[in-house]
Amino acid sequence: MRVLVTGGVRSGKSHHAEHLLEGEASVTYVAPGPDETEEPDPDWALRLAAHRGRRPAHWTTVETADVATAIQQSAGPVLVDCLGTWLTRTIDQQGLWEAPVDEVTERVREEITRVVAALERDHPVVLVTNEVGLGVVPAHRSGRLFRDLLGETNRQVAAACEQVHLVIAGRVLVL
Ligand SMILES: Nc1nc2c(ncn2[C@@H]2O[C@H](COP(=O)(O)OP(=O)(O)OP(=O)(O)O)[C@@H](O)[C@H]2O)c(=O)[nH]1
Repeated sequence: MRVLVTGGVRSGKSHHAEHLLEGEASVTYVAPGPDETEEPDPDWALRLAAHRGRRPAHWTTVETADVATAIQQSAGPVLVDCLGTWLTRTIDQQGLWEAPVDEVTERVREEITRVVAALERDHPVVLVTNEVGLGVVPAHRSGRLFRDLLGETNRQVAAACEQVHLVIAGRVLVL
């Protein structure tokens, strides 16, 4: 079973995603975002601490932007939280924020293809993402690029999943 969980900030999407894997004997939690040494911001450290504190002790955390490889190398169920940070780090690591849009789009599409291919497996995968395209057009190029590419990421990953759940204000809508 593959499930994509989407929603806004603090919508409860991470809680919901974790709940979906409750009861699984071993879960690999893939965190594509920076840890507190890479992102020395007290607010980020608090967020990470809250997440780590509520994860079952028997879950294994893998901190990497290479989500495709992390999924492939995990023997059991996987939770990826989240594709928004994955996208940011993918663009960061390849130094693509200033590259022509066509080039960024092509490189990100290659990475999306790798992630989608990794979803072909026998164990469950739950992926969390963000719904960022419901507001106004961002004023900055980087915001527009992120919004467009995350929309594309979500659509392609959703196409490879059996279920997509939209979380708003803690309520879950199965799409
Ligand atoms: N590097 C790293 N990141 C983590 C770890 N645990 C959680 N995170 C990240 O923390 C972020 C979640 O931050 P939150 O502020 O709770 O997210 P939110 O979107 O505001 O809230 P929800 O809608 O409830 O998910 C995600 O990007 C996770 O990947 C960890 O152990 N290491």
